[in-house]
Amino acid sequence: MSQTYLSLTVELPEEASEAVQDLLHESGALGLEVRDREGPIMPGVRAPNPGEAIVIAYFDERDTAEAALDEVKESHPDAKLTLDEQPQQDWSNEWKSLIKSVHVGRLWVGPPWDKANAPAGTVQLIIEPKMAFGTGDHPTTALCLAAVDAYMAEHPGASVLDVGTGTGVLAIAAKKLGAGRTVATDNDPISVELAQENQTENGTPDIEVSGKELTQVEGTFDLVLANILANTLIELAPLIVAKTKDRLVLAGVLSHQREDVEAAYRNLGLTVLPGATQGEWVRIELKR
Ligand SMILES: C[S@@+](CC[C@H](N)C(=O)[O-])C[C@H]1O[C@@H](n2cnc3c(N)ncnc32)[C@H](O)[C@@H]1O
Repeated sequence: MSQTYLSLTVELPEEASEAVQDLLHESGALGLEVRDREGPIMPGVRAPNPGEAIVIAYFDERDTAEAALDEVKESHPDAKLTLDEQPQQDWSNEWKSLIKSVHVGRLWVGPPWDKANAPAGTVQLIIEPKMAFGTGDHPTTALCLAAVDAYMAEHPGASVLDVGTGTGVLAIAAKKLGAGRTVATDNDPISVELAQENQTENGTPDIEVSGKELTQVEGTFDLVLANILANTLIELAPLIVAKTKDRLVLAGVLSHQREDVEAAYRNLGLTVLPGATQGEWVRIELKR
């Protein structure tokens, strides 16, 4: 990839905009950005003057950009033209800086490229952000990770069911903290595939990861985790309660939804324990 790219900005009367766009396409522009009254202007960018349009053409070769500039100058002598050279952004890597690793209790969860920053002595999970939810940095995941850490500290060897496993992060965390039988399910096939990849990457191959419905999962579990949305938690309440032997941790619930979710599980005989909150998200903990 070239280290720089060129942008040719053309300011001109709106009625000449289309002809200039055609010309720039033909002269080798890799892409065009058009700012006129037809489309909304993105916040933070300069808008055209009334009756004018701004057409920005992008090039990766200076010669091509300069030839295009000459052509526009010749055919539209009144247009205002600016040629700039900009450093190329590596967008394929830029997003990586947005992914945050998290440190919750004994657990550290982060992407592969941040592994060197994992604090010594932590139980480390490497989760590469792909098409499944659960890299650790969402408040709902972090709330659940804290509950997994606390429960596993008191109940080594506990069996764990993770409903809506996404990347598998909660099941993998539980397993790494000493869980016994661990089952993870998700109704999204891509998540199931990625959770399976992640369990291998993290050295926890014996988690039973599948797309099974809860009615197909055998047995009951000391700890059941379900970080799904409130309406799904209410819908699945009878099935989730049937799988819970001791403790149930629910997340994906906003503060104003807490009462409805708690009521659905209380009505099925569970006792509500103190939960936790992070921003607008709550974690609900229940006991059989
Ligand atoms: C918010 S993500 C949680 C991922 C991960 N457990 C975490 O805590 O970060 C919710 C997951 O639940 C899955 N899901 C949604 N509805 C479901 C259902 N009815 N049964 C099973 N999984 C479901 C979604 O596909 C998604 O992967």
